[in-house]
Amino acid sequence: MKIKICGINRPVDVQYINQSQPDYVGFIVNFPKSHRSVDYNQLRALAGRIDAPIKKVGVFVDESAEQIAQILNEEILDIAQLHGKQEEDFIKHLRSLTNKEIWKAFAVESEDDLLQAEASSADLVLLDNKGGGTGQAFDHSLIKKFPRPYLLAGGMDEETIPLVLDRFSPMGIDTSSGTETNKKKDPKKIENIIRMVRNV
Ligand SMILES: O=C(O)c1ccccc1N[C@@H]1O[C@H](COP(=O)(O)O)[C@@H](O)[C@H]1O
Repeated sequence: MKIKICGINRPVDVQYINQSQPDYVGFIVNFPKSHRSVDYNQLRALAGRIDAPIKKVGVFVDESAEQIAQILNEEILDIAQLHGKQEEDFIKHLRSLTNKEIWKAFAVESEDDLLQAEASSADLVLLDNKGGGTGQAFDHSLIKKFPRPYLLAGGMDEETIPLVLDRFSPMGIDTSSGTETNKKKDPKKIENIIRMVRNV
């Protein structure tokens, strides 16, 4: 079971991540509507200090494929997580520009959203609530049987993680709000959630 801690944006968060060693760390790149957004200079400075085994994921909402490919090909990030309205054509175009992994987040509001996720050409899909980074879960009863590996996101915290892992077998958990207190990363919550997921 993998764990991704998303939305770090301060040097002290890098310390928390290197101490706790999740599988993935996420950066909200160039999306100022989010309180977690980092610009490209901050991204380079923070990502450059993450320990090597931890995979660095850039979360992109409305960035161009060229800009995403450039930062991936500079080896600043290992993976692009597309978290906006990017369609299949966008994924294909981005794939023509980089060899790095491409993930796609799907806002799950209906069974049709799950069918789209199932058919996606992305290397990995995330099932999330609408919006992303809201701390709210979607209706998990929609999941039923989902026939490919996925990360479960949206409102994953110390209370909800044991409940969902009792019902579902995602490849991993992706969490942002659940690791924060007053909108700042909280090292105790990060440690607890990583321990919880690894004990499954
Ligand atoms: O975190 C954000 O601010 C964000 C903004 C825009 C798109 C995606 C964003 N975050 C992603 O959403 C998941 C779930 O977040 P949460 O745990 O419900 O707060 C997060 O892990 C990011 O991948």
